[in-house]
Amino acid sequence: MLGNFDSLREISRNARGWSVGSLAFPRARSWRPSAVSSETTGNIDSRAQPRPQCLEHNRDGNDKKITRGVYAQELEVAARAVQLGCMLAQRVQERILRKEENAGSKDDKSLVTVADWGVQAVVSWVLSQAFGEEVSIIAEEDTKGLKGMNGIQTLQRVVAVVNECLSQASVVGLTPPSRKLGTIEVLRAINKGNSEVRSSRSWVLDPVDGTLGFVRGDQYAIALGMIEDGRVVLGVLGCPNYPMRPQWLNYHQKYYRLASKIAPPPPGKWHKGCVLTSAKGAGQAWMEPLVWNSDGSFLLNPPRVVAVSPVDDPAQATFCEPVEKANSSHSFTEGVADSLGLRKRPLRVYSMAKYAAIARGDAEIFMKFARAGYKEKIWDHAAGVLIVEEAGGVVTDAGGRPLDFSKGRYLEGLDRGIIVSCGTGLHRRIISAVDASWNSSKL
Ligand SMILES: Nc1ncnc2c1ncn2[C@@H]1O[C@H](COP(=O)(O)OS(=O)(=O)O)[C@@H](OP(=O)(O)O)[C@H]1O
Ligand SMILES: [Mg+2]
Ligand SMILES: [Mg+2]
Ligand SMILES: [Mg+2]
Repeated sequence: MLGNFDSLREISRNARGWSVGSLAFPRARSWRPSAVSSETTGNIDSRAQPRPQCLEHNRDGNDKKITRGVYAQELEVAARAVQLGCMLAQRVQERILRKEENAGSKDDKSLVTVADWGVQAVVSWVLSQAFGEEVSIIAEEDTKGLKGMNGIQTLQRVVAVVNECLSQASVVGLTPPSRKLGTIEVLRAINKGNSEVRSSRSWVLDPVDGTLGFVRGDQYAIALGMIEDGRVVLGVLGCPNYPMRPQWLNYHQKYYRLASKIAPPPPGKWHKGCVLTSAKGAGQAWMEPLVWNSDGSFLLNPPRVVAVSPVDDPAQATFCEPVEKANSSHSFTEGVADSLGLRKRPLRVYSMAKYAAIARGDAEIFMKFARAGYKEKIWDHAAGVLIVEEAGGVVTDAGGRPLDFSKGRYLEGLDRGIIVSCGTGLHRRIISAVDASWNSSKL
């Protein structure tokens, strides 16, 4: 048995919907499958797939379909929390691009924005409503940057965007709070992300992964995983800018700028954005395309099964990696790619959208080799690893061992770097190529 609902409050249903803890899920509006045609869905199974019984939920309005299967309610809550986060982040990104909002930097000089704090507050609030105040969340952000004279102004903008977003919670099937959250409540929600690591169950959140891509109007992700007894058992990956056509991943923000000048995407048509979900043991991963409205909200579409690419010939494989050399050695991976026989140019993409690309079958390989001494954080990988594995892919360190999510905030004991691929045959070849290149590298 992979999990149970002991820690969940009673799930109650009534004529208006159902609830988990104090979080009410109204009867969902019906799906609008016509918004995504089979030609626009990229490399996915174009037939809308029913979720297996353990993941069935009330989106068709049929309460009888709710089952107490493994992680069903957790996945439902997590998906809605991430969807709400996508809405908040996308609004902030548009404000940044219009220069109405800007990014700040943390003590370690990395970027942080109103969206990083806002998404953390919203997701934390939703999880606490569903699973109680005692819920354990390990998340990237803290509230240090929201103190002092400068911080107070930023905090006001965070509180405003959180309330703006929560007031529209019904878009993702959640009941909005009865009144606006106050500053203290927002700070408390953000700080909940600094929970002590628990051995039993913790949520792991990267509210905005790829903040650099985010402020540049490019790819970013909202990543929520759940760890139980040291293993990732649930993953939700929101990629609000993931393009309908995978080749557009290459365009970075230029595509969006160009596209918005030439022809705005028709309303009600899918052109970008998806949320990927899966749970341990499901043997499948799903993608829900987001269809954006002009007011910054979106329509959700039925989940569709995604699967990794069947390609195992390196000459045919697409390899992706971080955009910034500082985050992963491009020269090292170039050597690996060479000895492996990869022919295509690397696809450099910000954020965990790289995991999404592998899970969707849009790329075959993702490698990250950070500089010596850098410790990878669990929130940068948890959701992506689970989704790729359930979609049929493989994720290990360069020694071929699974990533260890049992040791707290960092991936302790990581051997050199992270390798993600679409299958075991290709994976073995990559590991051999890494070994061959390692001794001559300067990492
Ligand atoms: N020096 C160094 N080495 C390796 N990794 C680092 C480093 N510094 C930061 N980070 C983490 O990288 C996360 C962003 O990864 P990306 O794949 O988006 O990188 S890139 O911007 O495309 O280069 C980024 O996540 P976010 O902070 O959520 O954006 C960091 O957790
Ligand atoms: Mg960061
Ligand atoms: Mg990150
Ligand atoms: Mg982040």
